[in-house]
Amino acid sequence: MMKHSVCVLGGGSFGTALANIMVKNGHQVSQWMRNEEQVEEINLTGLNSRYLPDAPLHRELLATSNLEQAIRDSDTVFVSIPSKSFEQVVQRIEPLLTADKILISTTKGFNPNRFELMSDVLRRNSVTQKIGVLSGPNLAKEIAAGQMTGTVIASANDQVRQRAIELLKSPSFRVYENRDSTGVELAGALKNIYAIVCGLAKALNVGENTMSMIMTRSLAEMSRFAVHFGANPMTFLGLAGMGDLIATCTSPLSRNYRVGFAIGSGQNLDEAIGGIGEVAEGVNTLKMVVDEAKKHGLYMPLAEGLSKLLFEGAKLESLIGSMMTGEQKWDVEFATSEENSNV
Ligand SMILES: NC(=O)C1=CN([C@@H]2O[C@H](COP(=O)(O)OP(=O)(O)OC[C@H]3O[C@@H](n4cnc5c(N)ncnc54)[C@H](O)[C@@H]3O)[C@@H](O)[C@H]2O)C=CC1
Ligand SMILES: O=C(CO)COP(=O)(O)O
Repeated sequence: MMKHSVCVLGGGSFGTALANIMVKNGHQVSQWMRNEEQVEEINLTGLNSRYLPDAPLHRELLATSNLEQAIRDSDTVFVSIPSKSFEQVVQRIEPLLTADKILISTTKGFNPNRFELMSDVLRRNSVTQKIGVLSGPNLAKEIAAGQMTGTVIASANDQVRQRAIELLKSPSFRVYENRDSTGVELAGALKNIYAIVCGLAKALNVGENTMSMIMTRSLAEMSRFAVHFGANPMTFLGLAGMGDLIATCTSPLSRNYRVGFAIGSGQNLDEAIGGIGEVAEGVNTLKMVVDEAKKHGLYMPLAEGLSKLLFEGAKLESLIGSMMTGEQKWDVEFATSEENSNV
């Protein structure tokens, strides 16, 4: 197997979990982060105590704050920076990129400045067009603990997909391919909205029938939105769609789920976000998606209900009302040819 030089941008939980898998697989990995103390801690103690306190890291993982060197020395760059700062960091590396480098986004969100996916930000800001996205049921703490799971590498470029497999495939981490980059990336971003809804529902102690209906209607809503923007509906049956939706909508390890749970337990949005202390992408995603859905006339009752609750001071009943009193039509219209269906 060829040994690659990889750079992971971002010192958070997911960047660290992925970097650790790749070092264990025998690749040379540097993880770039801005915080010098964190760099020192990882290099001296093999621990990223703020983000993955229970996961000892491989001793050959090199943390660094030298962005220039990390990019120059690598053939593959993973961008694991929250969507809010993603473009800013990509613009910093732009002069260092060459056409042969592979760029992979692991970020599940939208550019907050305009309706745009992370892969679009990469495409707009780099000479290389070898771009991919990674998404799936990938709670970082479980991965770091060696629990088995799978992910999806999506790209139209064969070399990008093969590279991700070579780097990441391991006995506890399976890497599946998909050419539908739009679908995979939208799935990863959109499910965060519904993880908030599910956390909220759980705090309210709803029954399992109710949870199942919320998750299934969430999948329908996500798919309807994504298909409108060119995604393949079948992608939503895979790991990046249903797989990630189940993981994040049921696990207290999900930050988005925890935001919803905190709100359902009586906190306001600021308190809920403050209590997490890590990124919960679903809040920004919700704003972007509800605006876009309105512009395009897309029916998104759960997202609209959550948006009214979080940003307009609506009562919880309005979210429940959105789900229970909307027009009922076809079950899976986004994937079938049922026409004129709204629901
Ligand atoms: N944590 C998880 O389980 C998973 C996270 N993701 C996605 O990965 C992305 C990153 O998430 P996490 O690693 O979990 O985030 P995190 O909240 O654990 O850490 C974010 C990291 O980004 C760094 N950062 C933020 N702004 C920066 C800037 N301007 N310059 C340099 N560094 C900056 C922070 O210092 C921190 O090290 C998110 O979009 C998330 O949706 C995807 C799959 C799983
Ligand atoms: O995307 C994730 C797991 O696949 C992580 O979800 P959170 O960002 O809600 O923690």
